[in-house]
Amino acid sequence: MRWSEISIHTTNEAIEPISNILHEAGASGVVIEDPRELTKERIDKFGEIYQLDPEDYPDTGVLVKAYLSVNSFLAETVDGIKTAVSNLVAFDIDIGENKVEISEVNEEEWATAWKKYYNPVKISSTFTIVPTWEDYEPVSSDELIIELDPGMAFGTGTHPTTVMCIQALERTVKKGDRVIDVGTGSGVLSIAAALLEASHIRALDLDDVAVTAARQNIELNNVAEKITVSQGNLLNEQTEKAEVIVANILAEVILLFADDAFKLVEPGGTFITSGIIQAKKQLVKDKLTESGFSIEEVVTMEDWVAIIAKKPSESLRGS
Ligand SMILES: C[S@@+](CC[C@H](N)C(=O)[O-])C[C@H]1O[C@@H](n2cnc3c(N)ncnc32)[C@H](O)[C@@H]1O
Repeated sequence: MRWSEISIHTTNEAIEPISNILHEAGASGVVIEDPRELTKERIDKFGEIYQLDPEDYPDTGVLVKAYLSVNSFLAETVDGIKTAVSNLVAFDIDIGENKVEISEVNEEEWATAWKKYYNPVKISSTFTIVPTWEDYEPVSSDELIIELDPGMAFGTGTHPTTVMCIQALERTVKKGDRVIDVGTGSGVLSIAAALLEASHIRALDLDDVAVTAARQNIELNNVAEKITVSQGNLLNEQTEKAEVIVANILAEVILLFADDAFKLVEPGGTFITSGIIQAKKQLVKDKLTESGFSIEEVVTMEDWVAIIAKKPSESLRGS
């Protein structure tokens, strides 16, 4: 089936009635592109990462977009939508510019675009992430496979911040290490650590949806005996030490528990952090240094940063 995208440049006030008109015209799915999304405070309680492209948003007003199947009635359907939207003025609704644009959408893009993130992805020299519903034959004998079904939890394992954390774990985790994964999400970093032969991993997340998803993915990858998943706020209430702590959380959240991470990481151990945008890099580096870590490596992928910090072997600040 071919699809057409109808995009209506309008006002906030008109979103609701225009969405109704589009639904009644048989649209499948309505998308609102509101430029206020770009400046909204995004540090929500779960610290999920959002990446929005300003190119997708108008300077003023909002875009209401919907998808209509291309059939012989499309022209009439579009005319009907245009008339119904213009008639909203009679109900005292400000419809703004009311600029209507139609463009053809390639079916791949519309119906299956999301799937491209769910193909097997080789994310490092060792690791390939494979969605649970894909059949995948390892290409080489030393390849490590993480099977993942993120469900509602962050993420598919292919976000730049996750990739940088996995690559850092690959360089850091030694056989027998203990690891703490703060903000485990889908459990992907804990699974990676288990496959790298860590002896025990403590996976923590504030969000119970993430805790459930992590448990399922950990079972699926047959590493449950090595990983304890629990609901928890950062490192509060944690007392067991680890050679490696990894946290892919927002910069502001890392600042909150850098001191706790320093206490729980063994001398000579490593704190891997990501979820940091370029603008917050220095802030996190300064905080890690103030907590007693030395910055070992700063890695960048797209607009994101990961910082790998070490606790000195002979820490003067005590352990
Ligand atoms: C960006 S996701 C990272 C998920 C996964 N570790 C990865 O690398 O793909 C951040 C995760 O941190 C969790 N989180 C946010 N604030 C937290 C807190 N205060 N304590 C524990 N987990 C938290 C969120 O629920 C979310 O699952």
